Amino acid sequence: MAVSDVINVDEIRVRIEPLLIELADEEVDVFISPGTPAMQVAWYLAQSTLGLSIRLFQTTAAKLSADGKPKLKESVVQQSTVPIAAIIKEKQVGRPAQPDFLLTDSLKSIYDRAFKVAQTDDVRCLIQGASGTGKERLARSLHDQSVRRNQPFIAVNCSSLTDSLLESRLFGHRKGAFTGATENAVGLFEAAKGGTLFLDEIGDISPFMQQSLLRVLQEREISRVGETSSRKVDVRVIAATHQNLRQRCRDGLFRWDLFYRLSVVELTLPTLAEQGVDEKRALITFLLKAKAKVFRRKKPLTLDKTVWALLENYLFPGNVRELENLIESLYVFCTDQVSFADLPGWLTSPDVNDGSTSFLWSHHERSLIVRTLHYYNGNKAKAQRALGYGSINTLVRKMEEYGV
Ligand SMILES: Nc1ncnc2c1ncn2[C@@H]1O[C@H](COP(=O)(O)OP(=O)(O)OP(=O)(O)O)[C@@H](O)[C@H]1O
Repeated sequence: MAVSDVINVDEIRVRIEPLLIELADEEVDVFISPGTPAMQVAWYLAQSTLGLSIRLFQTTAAKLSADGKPKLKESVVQQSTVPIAAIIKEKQVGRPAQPDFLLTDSLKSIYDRAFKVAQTDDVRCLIQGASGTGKERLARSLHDQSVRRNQPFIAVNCSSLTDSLLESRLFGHRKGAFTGATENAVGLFEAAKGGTLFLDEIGDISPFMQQSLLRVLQEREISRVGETSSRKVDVRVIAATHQNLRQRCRDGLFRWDLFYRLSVVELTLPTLAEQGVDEKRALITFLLKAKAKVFRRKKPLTLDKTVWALLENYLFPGNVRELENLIESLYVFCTDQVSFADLPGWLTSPDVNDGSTSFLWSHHERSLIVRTLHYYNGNKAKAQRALGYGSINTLVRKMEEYGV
């Protein structure tokens, strides 16, 4: 294990933790006396945050022991053993406040696991979950809690691009590599240097792209399209999918070797329906408050009993995004109290909740996009924020998809 700076606690920790995670199922004894104080602090921090079965041992100098011989003693980790500066940093850095986000009970354990993964730099993680369950959100939180937090976080939706576009988008290209390549272009792997690249909808990439990606993950280097030489890249890759990727591997549609490269840890987000009524209620209350701020209202909107009942029973196939969009649209059209008559037809008409909702959801999403763009006079950046999409690209992609 090599570190470039022996007093950099963060760096030492990033090196230590993958080793410990690999040994997670075993009891590990660590002898911490040698090394710098920073090295010792890093072990303490790793021990206290990873929650693994690690015992730390130190030696007592011969001159300090009664019989004049050096002694080995177990070092019990208490916060008081760790220098206060390190603890303060740990707290600030470890869990940044996410004021517009509600950690429901079902999400807590997933975010806790993501936090542990974030403390390592080498462990790749695959996020699974239906559309709108918060995959990008989780990936961003993982990035924000990692040592890469001050470097870029770049998200790309792999399903929205053809092979050749995705290839040049990810790896860049050389001028003249293909018709239209009028300049050299840096790809996202290079743009995300030192940071995180979030590959959404990874399950949709073609066998050709699977092969290219596998090579990049193995070699940690890319070649721009049209170049023969390769360049080293230092990027953490987080992949996500709404599909059952194991099943796709079994069906021969996705390479097992790439699957294993991407999914050292799997994090699966629950649908809104799986989160249960109490959590759904908490989320609705939370979003009503959060959006009151966005729409500069003094008080959050209140919902009639009938509206509550309907929202609690509706399945929300578009998950949190659909709920969030619905609440946004209520703010656009209501001033204080929301009654049944204020709800959109797709929600109140009796045949909506019959399971064949994906068409209806897309229909609804399209109309929300149109209305939101209209509300913000065509300003895409504002509409994107109001609609809750992670990036303008998502809005543009959906506009194309729905022919807006
Ligand atoms: N627990 C939560 N509290 C508040 N907002 C949430 C929560 N979970 C998700 N959201 C919001 O829901 C929206 C959708 O989340 P996100 O884009 O991360 O989902 P996704 O699974 O990546 O969606 P897609 O599969 O469609 O790309 C975002 O605006 C996000 O902030």
